[in-house]
Amino acid sequence: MSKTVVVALGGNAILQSKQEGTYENQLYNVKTSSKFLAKLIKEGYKLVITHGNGPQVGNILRQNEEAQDVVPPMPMDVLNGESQGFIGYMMVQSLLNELKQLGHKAPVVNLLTRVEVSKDDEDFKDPSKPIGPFYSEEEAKKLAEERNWNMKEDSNRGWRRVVPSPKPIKILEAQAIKDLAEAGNVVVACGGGGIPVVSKEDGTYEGIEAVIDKDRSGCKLAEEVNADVFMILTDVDNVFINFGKPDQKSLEKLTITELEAYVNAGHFAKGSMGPKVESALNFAKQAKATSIICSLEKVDQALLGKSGTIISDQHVEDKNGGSPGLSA
Ligand SMILES: Nc1ncnc2c1ncn2[C@@H]1O[C@H](COP(=O)(O)OP(=O)(O)O)[C@@H](O)[C@H]1O
Ligand SMILES: NC(=O)OP(=O)(O)O
Repeated sequence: MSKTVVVALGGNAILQSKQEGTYENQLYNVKTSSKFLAKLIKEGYKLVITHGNGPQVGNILRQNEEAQDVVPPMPMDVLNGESQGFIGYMMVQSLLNELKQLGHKAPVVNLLTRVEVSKDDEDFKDPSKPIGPFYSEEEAKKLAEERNWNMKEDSNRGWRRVVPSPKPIKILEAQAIKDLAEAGNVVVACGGGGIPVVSKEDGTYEGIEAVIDKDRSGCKLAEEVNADVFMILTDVDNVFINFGKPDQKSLEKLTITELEAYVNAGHFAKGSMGPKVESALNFAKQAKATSIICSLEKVDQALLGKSGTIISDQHVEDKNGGSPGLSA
């Protein structure tokens, strides 16, 4: 039976901080990502893909704010939906084109996905999700004062606007995603962590202004589709301890217990590596399977156990036979 892999692709991989956020630049990056992912599909992996939207949803929010005198601005839940549409469109088209180049046929679909969160989530009081571009400290302080934005430093890369990022509780379109994947579709879902919605007393739902972390939703997605591997693809080859310090050290293969000890020692930043490590740990624990955090370029090497940070519980005989290396 072919292996199911859930892949979470970073929003920063689609819109890189050193580039201008033009359509052409983003499409080029999506095409590059698609080359790596299409190769996995051709090798026989069943892929369910989610993607980030931090840089993009920040830009859409800014567009709405700048144009508010001429076009009524939309709330952030709607903007998340917009980003799922535009990034999903680029991904579906690029993946299908890439598969065609490889002479391989597979249907690829993008599903607009809502994710339930709690209106009482702590992050509404102390927002942690960086969105939009990076600014210098000086610019950030000016923007905070002039526009009343909440600004925070992001992993020594500069300052960014932050918005609430409540934890995902439930993927409302989970059944449709499972059905589509089981029917042989490559599914793109939960983009940007999903459109945040809260349930009301009468059992209906309404949107709420926030941006969910896509690694946390990706973990839920991996559990829902019974994935064999949950892969978080970002722009670093490995997770590091003492990140950014002279004694930083990359983590390669480790157990849940070993990684938990590093979490408790405070090695991973909120808003960047923190949610990735938390999500990778949660999946490895819940599913007794393998989680991998690695760079997009090394995705195939990581599946062979030769790159990335690979988390599994060696003390439990998991469904991969305890081995992180997974052939299709
Ligand atoms: N402990 C760490 N190990 C590795 N990278 C880290 C660590 N802490 C923070 N980072 C930063 O996290 C970044 C990845 O997070 P982020 O940009 O949010 O990812 P993405 O957009 O790919 O989901 C890396 O580029 C790196 O700068
Ligand atoms: N929504 C989200 O987690 O986006 P990034 O991956 O771009 O941070």
